[in-house]
Amino acid sequence: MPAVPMLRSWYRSAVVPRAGILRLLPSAGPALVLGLALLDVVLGLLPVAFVLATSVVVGQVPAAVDGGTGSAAWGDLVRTFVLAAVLFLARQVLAPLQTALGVRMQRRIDGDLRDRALRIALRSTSIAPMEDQATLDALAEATREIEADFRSPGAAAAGLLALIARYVQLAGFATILGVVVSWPAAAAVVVATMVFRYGQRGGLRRYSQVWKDVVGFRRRSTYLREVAMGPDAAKEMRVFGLAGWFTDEYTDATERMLGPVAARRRQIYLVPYLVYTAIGLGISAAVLVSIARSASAGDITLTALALGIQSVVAAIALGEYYPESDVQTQYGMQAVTALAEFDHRMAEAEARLPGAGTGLPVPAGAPESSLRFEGVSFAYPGSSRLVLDRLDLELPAGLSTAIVGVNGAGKTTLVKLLTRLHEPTAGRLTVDGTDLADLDAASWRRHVSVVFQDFVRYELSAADNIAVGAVHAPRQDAVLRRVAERAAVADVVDALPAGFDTTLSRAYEGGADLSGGQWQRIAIARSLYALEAGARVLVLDEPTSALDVRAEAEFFDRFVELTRGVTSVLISHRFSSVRRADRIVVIDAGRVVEQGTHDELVAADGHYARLFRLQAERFAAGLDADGNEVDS
Ligand SMILES: Nc1ncnc2c1ncn2[C@@H]1O[C@H](COP(=O)(O)OP(=O)(O)OP(=O)(O)O)[C@@H](O)[C@H]1O
Repeated sequence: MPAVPMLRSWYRSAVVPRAGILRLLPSAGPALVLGLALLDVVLGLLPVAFVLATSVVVGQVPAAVDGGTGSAAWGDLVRTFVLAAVLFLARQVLAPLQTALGVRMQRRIDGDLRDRALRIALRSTSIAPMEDQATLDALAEATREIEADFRSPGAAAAGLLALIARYVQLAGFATILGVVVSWPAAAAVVVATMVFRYGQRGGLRRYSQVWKDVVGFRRRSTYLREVAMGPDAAKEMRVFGLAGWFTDEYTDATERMLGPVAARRRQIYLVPYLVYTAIGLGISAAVLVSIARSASAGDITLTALALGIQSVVAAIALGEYYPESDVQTQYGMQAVTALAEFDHRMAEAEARLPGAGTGLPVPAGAPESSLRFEGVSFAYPGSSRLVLDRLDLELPAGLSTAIVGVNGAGKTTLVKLLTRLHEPTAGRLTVDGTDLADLDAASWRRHVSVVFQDFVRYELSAADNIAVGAVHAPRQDAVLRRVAERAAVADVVDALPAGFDTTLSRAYEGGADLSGGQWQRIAIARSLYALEAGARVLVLDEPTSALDVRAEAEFFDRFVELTRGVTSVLISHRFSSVRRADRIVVIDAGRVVEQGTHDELVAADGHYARLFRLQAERFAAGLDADGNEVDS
């Protein structure tokens, strides 16, 4: 590689990330940083002082032997020996302190970074950035290392400071060599040490890249292991007899990951290691030979000889791998770079969102007249296929509108736009005539209460699972009970070991799990709780898919009654379930194809009437809308 690009690449991969680590230091607090840096200076000086003291001991031995015990020379020897012992002990005592302060620094810095990663992840009003694989990869890489106790950015910061101790030592030994042997010899030893170091760190840097190249197999291997051993797939693993198949796939993915890593490891470490070792050993041997020559010619004292030999050996040893710093800094730097990349991608994705940055407050009573989709088109990020195609739709205020359509028609996508998790590619949504993009996203979301198809089953108490519908409102137990009763789940909750305080997960002591249908009722109670706290729009996206057709129809009937006066949207692909809604809208291939009341649509004898009849016939034949058998 030519010199300039090589320098640029080295600057990007070695200097910029180190600067990133250094910028983390202030979050550890100035006292800790200063204290640890000073301690590292002392820890660097102690081995140098020890070598000095032991060399003086060697030089004092002949005179002490001549003088015998009790002589002044003997006294000098003992004093220097004691000093050397004290220096040795001081290092033994201070090294654990360095580790302890490093751990404290790591905790503070990593805590700060965890908060930062969370803030960045939750910053966007849209979920679009979180659906981009490269953004998710950057987040995964950053958080993996931040959570890794041993090679996190915090550990890297402590590791970078620990280099002070190493380089103070190197400077000390070089100075000794310069004074007692010669400055060219000192320079040669420093060069040999740095060549060793370059080989070490360069190898580690390249090796850490190898893991990036096999990230696909690593992800698959981790996924297969977690699915095979986790509780979510435990039933299917056994019923479908998947254990053998999963084991084979896991072994295959793991081998495809580790195979190239092992091969590249040999390539990266072996040849350069031999070359750098040969250079280092050649230089240090030359310096040692020159010291030995000077000694045999009588040009240097015994102390100087001992100093020279010890300094060369100790300095060259500093070219090796540093366990307190090297791996930590390498992976910590990667995490910091990945976090910066994640931040950058999120910022870019946000900048692409139309309407981001404006934030009119939502009027308390909105919508007074209607919510409208006006010529809305939408394609998911990274795709050019229009899921919604110039869709016009009016949701009248205070009425229930059912949206029906076959699988994949675009119903859930409508909800994502209504809740501003995505922004339209073209067209706009309006609330009483105001562009939704001009309204503050957070306050709009407090206005809308949604039960998603894939609502979250929080491993929290039953009460918390309902109250997450409106965490901004003060908790009212009476309201919790009321909404649970309306959602027909109060009896189920009362029968749990600790009633509303029971954790809804078997993973906790005293916890309990619910059936799919019971969970859906909890989610519906959650949305009713949000209505009680002031939400004006209610969206239920297939809230009853775990119920049978009859129970679903009953639910919708009751729900339409319970939410009279609320602007509500009920989504289903079961045409027979939503007949009581004030209005029914049929969408197909991203467009509204029919709308009206149930009676109007049946009379029109179009799409709705056809599918309604088809599903009714299936139901009569003992099949549900999806063709599954139902209890009659
Ligand atoms: N995150 C996504 N990225 C890319 N395409 C998506 C994404 N989510 C949905 N789609 C696509 O958009 C289309 C509409 O999906 P949507 O979930 O809105 O349908 P739906 O009417 O709610 O279907 P269902 O009744 O099965 O829930 C589908 O073709 C789907 O593959």
